[in-house]
Amino acid sequence: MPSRFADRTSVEVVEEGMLLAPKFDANGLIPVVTTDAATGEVLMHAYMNEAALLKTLETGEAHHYSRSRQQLWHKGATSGLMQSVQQLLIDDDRDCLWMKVAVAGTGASCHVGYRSCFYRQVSPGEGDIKAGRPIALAFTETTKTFDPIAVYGNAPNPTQL
Ligand SMILES: N=c1c2ncn([C@@H]3O[C@H](COP(=O)(O)OP(=O)(O)OP(=O)(O)O)[C@@H](O)[C@H]3O)c2ncn1[C@@H]1O[C@H](COP(=O)(O)O)[C@@H](O)[C@H]1O
Ligand SMILES: [Mg+2]
Ligand SMILES: [Zn+2]
Repeated sequence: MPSRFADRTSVEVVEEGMLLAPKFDANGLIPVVTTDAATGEVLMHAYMNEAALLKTLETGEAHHYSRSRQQLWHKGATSGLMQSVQQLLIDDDRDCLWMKVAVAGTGASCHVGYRSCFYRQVSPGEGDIKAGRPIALAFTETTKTFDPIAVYGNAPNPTQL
């Protein structure tokens, strides 16, 4: 099927052109960084394929392609935590999207229950790096905004090990 998007015919067209010409990777995916449109907080990182990008543009709600579930994923379809797209940006070489959203309900985005998927910071103890010791994490969000078992049930957590 021919792509819905413009061709990438020259560096100038890619960097300065006025038509959407995303660069999907070998698996047909483009990475998407999602931030809260109101606060600027980074909420999550996932991928879209062409169908997910078109569905997002069509509906104004965030859709991704889930690699673990291998299917189109309407964020919030199960949890009610839909993301309403306020602005969608593409980077210079057009291989990454930045989606600014308003999140429904509690305003959370993370299926673990936190507001942002980035709820831990890297916090090595003194001397740990040089000594080759394990590198610690520290929580930046102290409480969950919802109970994932209550929301998603006891289905296996899709986090890939
Ligand atoms: N809801 C989420 C969800 N929200 C945010 N994220 C983050 O989105 C990223 C993409 O998740 P995927 O499982 O699609 O990841 P992937 O592309 O398969 O790649 P891997 O991370 O598995 O390598 C991960 O970094 C997650 O931390 C989520 N990942 C998975 N879900 C699951 O999506 C389903 C539907 O949830 P709702 O959309 O909230 O209704 C439920 O089963 C949830 O557990
Ligand atoms: Mg992941
Ligand atoms: Zn998460």
